[in-house]
Amino acid sequence: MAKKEASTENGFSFTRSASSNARNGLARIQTHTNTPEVCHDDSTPPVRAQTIHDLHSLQKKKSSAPSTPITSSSATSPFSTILEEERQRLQLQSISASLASLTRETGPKVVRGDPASKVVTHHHHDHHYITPTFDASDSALKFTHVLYNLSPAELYEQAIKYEKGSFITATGALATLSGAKTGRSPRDKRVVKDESTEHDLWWGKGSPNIEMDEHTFLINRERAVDYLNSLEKVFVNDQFLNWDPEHRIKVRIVSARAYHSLFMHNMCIRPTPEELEEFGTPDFTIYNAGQFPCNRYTHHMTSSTSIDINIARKEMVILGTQYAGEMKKGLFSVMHYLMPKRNILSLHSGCNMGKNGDVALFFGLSGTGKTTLSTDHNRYLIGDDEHCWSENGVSNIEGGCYAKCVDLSREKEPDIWNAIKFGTVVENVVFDEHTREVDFSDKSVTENTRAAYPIEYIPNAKIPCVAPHPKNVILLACDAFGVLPPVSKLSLAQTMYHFISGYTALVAGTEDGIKEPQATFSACFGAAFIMMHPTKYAAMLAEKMQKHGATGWLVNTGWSGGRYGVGNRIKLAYTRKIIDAIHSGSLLNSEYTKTEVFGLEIPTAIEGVPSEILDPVNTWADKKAYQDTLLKLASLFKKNFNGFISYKIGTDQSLTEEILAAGPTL
Ligand SMILES: Nc1ncnc2c1ncn2[C@@H]1O[C@H](COP(=O)(O)OP(=O)(O)O)[C@@H](O)[C@H]1O
Ligand SMILES: C=C(OP(=O)(O)O)C(=O)O
Ligand SMILES: [Ca+2]
Ligand SMILES: [Mn+2]
Repeated sequence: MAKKEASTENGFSFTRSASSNARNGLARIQTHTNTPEVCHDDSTPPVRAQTIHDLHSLQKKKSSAPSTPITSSSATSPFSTILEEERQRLQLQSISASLASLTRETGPKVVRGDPASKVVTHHHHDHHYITPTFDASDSALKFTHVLYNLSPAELYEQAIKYEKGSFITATGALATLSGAKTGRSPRDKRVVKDESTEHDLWWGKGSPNIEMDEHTFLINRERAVDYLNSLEKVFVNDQFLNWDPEHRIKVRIVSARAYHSLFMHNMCIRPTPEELEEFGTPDFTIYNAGQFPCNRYTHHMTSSTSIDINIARKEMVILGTQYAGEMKKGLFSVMHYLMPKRNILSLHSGCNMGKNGDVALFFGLSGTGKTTLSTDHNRYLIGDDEHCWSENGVSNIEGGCYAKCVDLSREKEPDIWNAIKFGTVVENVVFDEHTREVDFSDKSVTENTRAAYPIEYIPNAKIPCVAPHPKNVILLACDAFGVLPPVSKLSLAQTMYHFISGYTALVAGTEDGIKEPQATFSACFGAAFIMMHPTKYAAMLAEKMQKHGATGWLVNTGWSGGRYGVGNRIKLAYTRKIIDAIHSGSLLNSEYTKTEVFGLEIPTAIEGVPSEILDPVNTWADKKAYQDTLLKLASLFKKNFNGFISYKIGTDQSLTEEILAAGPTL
């Protein structure tokens, strides 16, 4: 075979002969030989680097992005350089102030960038760090390196390099472990009781606010800050909460793990570079020292875990749990204080909007379907978990979603499935050690496996995440007793009754310690997060629903055909059809009958749903067992509501009486 020129377009010429063709071995590469003295590859211009170090420094382009080490500046004129330097100095000063120990004169020396990176210098002529005034302690001599608002890619690198249990999954998500705690610890959530919170907040039986005093808070704060400052580096996220620009809150999260930083990057609203430049002082700061326990000798500490909120100081301290959901839900608690103070209702609900602008809220406790049902391919997603309802309409508090992954299927929940890609944090999932394919059915680490992703990973998310006033208010309950109908239309009084009751049968996992399903009542579908008395939120909801003419619905996403262990969970496909009928308005005007005991209005037919399941009695083989279970659940409702009968809801006494009468009758 004659020599043949295979390709010249890139400067190479391949010469193939019979003895060296693709089959028998590698083609011999012949370079042009116009300069016979030196034999070099001149096919592309030579690299503009003299050394390997030069070469590596060429790889990264300087940018003005927040994560870039301080030595780079996008400024072009000397004047703007000074402004930029001044801004960066103020920013470091603010971070140093956040990290200040209260028993020392000043905050730690902080410097931006990874200590392992060459770009960071500690020379005195480098004015990009903050020097504290003299303090005779070793901790004052060291630098705290601040990794400030890193990008997901940078956080991946940090996690994989430094945090055991961090891996890239087959679809590009970051798999992490949250450590010993794989769910929230509501019994370890404490709130400082001072002159103002003593009157404002809900304390005592049923309240999620376990009291602590200011002094103990400061002890825990000091413990967290000293721990964080003892580290070589900390992560700092400056972000926002609430898409309503009028009521946006600036939050700072100081943490020790890239996992925590990426989680909050996804879950809070991400500032633009311009917004970050003007960030200034945060409205609220989290100190997450989750790897470090609290000291059991400290007053009030009943375990090695404590999540402490101090409203007056605008701070939260996390010790002894690395479960990232504590940060998200801790901030939600804070919003449950801040927003009602501004006459805005904070809601533990998902929210979506139809093409015609009809808005639905999805209330429900953990695992009842807020995330699953608000993520709907035919509707715009506003948010999956935390919202505000103000005079302006609804706004999402967060910038991301936190979906349960247990038994996640591509067919049933395609949007969530597809959101698990680069940038997403998947917690406590099990994957194939070689292919890194996640097995969502594997509960070896925990039932409560989770994915945290930015909201724009859902294709039909509406950005900005705000919507008009809701038309439908859907209360989700996962009824393990299997006696609540798949859907009921509620009167306003019934809506309030069920909102205050906040019933579900907790499915194992999200709250640490709960292993078996059990009936749970959680006021406002979020007693773990509300800060004031439930009647405060209930009155606001009633007022808003009345004013905007919203209809209430009770949807059971739990059992049918018998209680847990006997029947089965209602098919998600059926629940989706029910929700579709609510959204379209067709269910509002369909034919209804009234159930006994709970007095719920149930439809006789819904398109796409077998009619016989609409009344649960039909699905139970054992009718006596059905009746007994129904009465048992009703008595649990009554017993729970006894705690509220002496309260007035809003200013309207007749509404209070109607609400009391809207519960089950035995
Ligand atoms: N009929 C149903 N309706 C809603 N969710 C269902 C249903 N059947 C099973 N599920 C599952 O229940 C879980 C609901 O969890 P999720 O939507 O994350 O709840 P929340 O956001 O309220 O905590 C998901 O894992 C979902 O796949
Ligand atoms: C993060 C949580 O939210 P949810 O389970 O409601 O999605 C939680 O309850 O810990
Ligand atoms: Ca929840
Ligand atoms: Mn959810």
